[in-house]
Amino acid sequence: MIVTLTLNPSLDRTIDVDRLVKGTMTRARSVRIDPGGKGVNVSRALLANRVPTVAVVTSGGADGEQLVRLLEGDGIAVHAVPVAGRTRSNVTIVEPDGVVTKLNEPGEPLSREELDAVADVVLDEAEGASWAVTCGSLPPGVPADIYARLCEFFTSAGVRVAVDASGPALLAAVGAGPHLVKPNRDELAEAVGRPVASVGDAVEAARELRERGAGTVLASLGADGAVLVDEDGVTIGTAPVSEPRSTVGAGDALLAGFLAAGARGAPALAEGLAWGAAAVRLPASRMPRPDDIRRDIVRIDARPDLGRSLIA
Ligand SMILES: Nc1ncnc2c1ncn2[C@@H]1O[C@H](COP(=O)(O)OP(=O)(O)OP(=O)(O)O)[C@@H](O)[C@H]1O
Ligand SMILES: O=P(O)(O)OC[C@@]1(O)O[C@H](CO)[C@@H](O)[C@@H]1O
Repeated sequence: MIVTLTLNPSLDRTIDVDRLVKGTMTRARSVRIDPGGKGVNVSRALLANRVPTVAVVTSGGADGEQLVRLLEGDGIAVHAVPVAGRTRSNVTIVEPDGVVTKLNEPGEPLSREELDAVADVVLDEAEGASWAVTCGSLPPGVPADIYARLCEFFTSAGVRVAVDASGPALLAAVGAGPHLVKPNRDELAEAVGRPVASVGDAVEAARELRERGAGTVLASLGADGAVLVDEDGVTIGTAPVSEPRSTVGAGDALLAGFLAAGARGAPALAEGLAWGAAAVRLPASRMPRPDDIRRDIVRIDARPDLGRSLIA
């Protein structure tokens, strides 16, 4: 069982337009609404591949109710903690050439009591779980060390912890010794305070996060694939997609596939890459099902070129 926590979930609205011109009125061609937030997507991907999971989310207002209805409609076991603030809506605008513009709301503050209630629920749900996955941005006012504190609780309960966060929340979590962190290229660069312009830069930055406390670093590099640095060493792979449709949620699919495959070494990296590439071939933040996943496109580089520049 893999438990996910999304403190700042969203209703993801994906709007297709012919062309987006800043400062003008644009008529949408179609709108699609998905339950969203990084932990929510990890649970959606796991369930789509028959891996048992529970999604713990906050839920506020009509949009929070809709989020829970959508998740339950998909058959996801969801434990929603009611909160006073409205659940946010994040908007993705997609143009026919595949260019994606994303606008994420900050979310509404959580009170101290609400945060304590969420912590109680997720610690309870995680009892006996193989992984607790804490993901995404924090609502305003939530202390940046929340993932670090949860990590200490989960670890002392014998539950492995994966963190997908950015900025101060990622830095604090790394110091708490999580089993796994999944930064993307920008998050990795921010965490180490220097640019990540090549595969070698990504490897060095991932090593640094391990030195600071993370057990395994799975660094996602968009179209350049991913770098895994764990106790066994460095593994690098790619899974090219010739016509990407939507990259939204690809990092969540990568993480879900990696965990589903045992979270260790080249086999898990290859599975994560296959799930990430499958997500990129699907519209909006649709998570891949078994039929969408092609393992034959994955390449694990036996002799990686560390000098390879990353796509700008
Ligand atoms: N254009 C692409 N072509 C092929 N694979 C891609 C592409 N973009 C993303 N991927 C796959 O998805 C994984 C995650 O992508 P990325 O590094 O952009 O994650 P992310 O920023 O965390 O994404 P998100 O926050 O939207 O879930 C990559 O490691 C790769 O496997
Ligand atoms: O604002 P955050 O929490 O950083 O990211 C939220 C989000 O962009 O992440 C998911 C894709 O990874 C989407 O479902 C959701 O809208």
